[in-house]
Amino acid sequence: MRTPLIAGNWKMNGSASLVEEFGRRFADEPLPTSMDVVILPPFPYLDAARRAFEGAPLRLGAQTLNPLHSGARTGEVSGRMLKEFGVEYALAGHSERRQLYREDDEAVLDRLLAALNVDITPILCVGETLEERDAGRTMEVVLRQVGYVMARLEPDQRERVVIAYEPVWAIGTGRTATPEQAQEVMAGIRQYQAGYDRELAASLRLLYGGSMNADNAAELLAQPDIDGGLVGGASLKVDDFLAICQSAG
Ligand SMILES: O=C(CO)COP(=O)(O)O
Repeated sequence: MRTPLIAGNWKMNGSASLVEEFGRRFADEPLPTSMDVVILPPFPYLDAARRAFEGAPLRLGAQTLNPLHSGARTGEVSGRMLKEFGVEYALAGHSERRQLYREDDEAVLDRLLAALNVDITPILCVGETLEERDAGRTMEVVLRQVGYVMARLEPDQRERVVIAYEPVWAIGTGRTATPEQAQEVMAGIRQYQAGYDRELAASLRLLYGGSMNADNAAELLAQPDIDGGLVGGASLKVDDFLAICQSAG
């Protein structure tokens, strides 16, 4: 019932030639018919990616956006601009943005609303640090991050949100959450959503992120509450990313 979604977050990596390579390879290789694949390249590659992905089953995403449509915000990019380049998805609240750029829950909400306002599907990223996990606070932290945003949305807005659970200790470390650890948190998020609306909870797309790769993706994606992945490092290698997408079918 929930369409699998695999998103490749290139972060501040990639190149114009990698964009071309993804377009070519994905145009040739068969993927499971019912799935969404999204690439989130750095902003300068969006236009090239839109053209390179024309014949491929690849959609475009943005890694962040500014809450305003336009104005005196040096260095920022708005949702309206992203929309012009065919962007369909945008991250809000990635842990790197929360930690390195001090985006708090309110800033995350503002960005997520900005995406919704221009009809871009927001991917709300949540996850605990190692200290928080070790202190037994995983669910408390994750549900605070989810709850802060979801409680402030209208029901029709909630339906359009995708949530990515990315334990901070698993990002870029090679230390993937076990399928059981990931499933436990995802089930908790879905249960929390069911408190608002059972139908919404059943249709909510939940992604796992954190050192997902071609070897561990199938087992993670086989968990009942994991509907896809938000992939960092392994999304920069076309063979690995293709293998992850193929294991989502
Ligand atoms: O942060 C991530 C995706 O947004 C995960 O990154 P890695 O897959 O490199 O751990």
